[in-house]
Amino acid sequence: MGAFLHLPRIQKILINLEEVKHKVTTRIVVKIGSSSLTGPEGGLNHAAIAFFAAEIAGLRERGAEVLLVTSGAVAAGFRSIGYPVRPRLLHEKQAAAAVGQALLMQAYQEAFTKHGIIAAQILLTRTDFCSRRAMNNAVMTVEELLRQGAVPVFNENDTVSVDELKFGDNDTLSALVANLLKASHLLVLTDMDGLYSGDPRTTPDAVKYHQVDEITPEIYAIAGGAGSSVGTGGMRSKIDAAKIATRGGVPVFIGRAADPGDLRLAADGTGKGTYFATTLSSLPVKKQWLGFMSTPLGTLHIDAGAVEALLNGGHSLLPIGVKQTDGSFHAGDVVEVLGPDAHLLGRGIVNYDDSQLRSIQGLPSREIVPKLGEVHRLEVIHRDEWITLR
Ligand SMILES: Nc1ncnc2c1ncn2[C@@H]1O[C@H](COP(=O)(O)OP(=O)(O)O)[C@@H](O)[C@H]1O
Ligand SMILES: N[C@@H](CCC(=O)OP(=O)(O)O)C(=O)O
Repeated sequence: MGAFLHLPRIQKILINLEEVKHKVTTRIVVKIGSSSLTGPEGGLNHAAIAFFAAEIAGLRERGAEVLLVTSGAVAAGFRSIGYPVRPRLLHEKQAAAAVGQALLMQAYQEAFTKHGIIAAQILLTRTDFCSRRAMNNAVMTVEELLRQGAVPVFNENDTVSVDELKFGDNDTLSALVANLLKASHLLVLTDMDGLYSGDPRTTPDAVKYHQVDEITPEIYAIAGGAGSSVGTGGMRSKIDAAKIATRGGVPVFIGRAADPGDLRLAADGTGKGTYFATTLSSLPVKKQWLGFMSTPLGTLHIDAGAVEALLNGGHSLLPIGVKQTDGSFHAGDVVEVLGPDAHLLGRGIVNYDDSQLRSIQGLPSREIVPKLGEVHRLEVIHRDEWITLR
């Protein structure tokens, strides 16, 4: 009887422990698109920035660490520098971003200061992610900023990014940040309250998806481009981001936060948007790099037996399973691997030069050494240097 009397207290302690656990483990990456921060005529919507700063402050009050990935530099700057509409040429966008990024950061600083929060600017390019050293440095800096209680505010370094290597939209950037920093959620905020069966701007009877368990080609087929004159990637690039993040073990929300408390609801699983689930645990940085940041230099086409061994058997790829080798690469480079239906299966680090591989593809392992002489490794791709992306 006496033990039962203490139950509520025990429950309370357990609940408090849960709260502590929540506090320690919640790290949320919030991505805000240009469409949520500016209007078609450009310039910043200061009321929107004040709103998002208050929402983020609300998440932090509940113990979450928040990292912000924000677009809006080009949209914020193009009018001030004299362009009547959002520019399309790269050097014009870069000039607009040089003006707009400063305005954007100033607006965030002012808005966060009202909540006693320090905002810290981090500008990244895609090439920063190609170098493991630069990437590790950025991660260490961000961890330190979070330890000091700041909100890291990321954007692409538009003024120095070169066209072929640009993220363009910030959706991919937000997924890479979420994976690298091992976030517990990625919340992608936009002007639409989720993924619909067609772009609601052009398909009025489109229906909304509340939950997506697997990103299939059908999901890609319904996701269209940008809807507004300021947005860049549209829903398609948000699905790309969801694919990268969920593959890295980070669940994703894509939707809208327009009323006070919406961001909390989004983080809690009841937001105005679509949830992309994941059952995977976070990926080691090496595999993140291999899957999402490296540049493949060749393509291998493999047969059905090799697909089974690689994807379901947990085995390495052997020469006997390779049917065709495309591209020009050396041992140690990254290659993409396609199945018999020409669909991408994943990426790996290849152990042969392309010419060597062409001469041994399709051969059983016992014939490799007689053919090539001594080899460093028999496998074409070792399973530890492979990531499935299907
Ligand atoms: N299937 C779809 N469901 C919802 N929105 C879609 C879909 N296909 C395309 N879109 C468009 O994607 C737009 C959001 O992307 P974007 O304009 O790049 O915004 P942001 O600037 O917030 O990144 C929406 O305004 C909508 O018009
Ligand atoms: N880095 C760019 C992002 C461009 C952009 O429009 O992105 P998004 O609104 O996320 O589709 C900027 O700050 O203007």
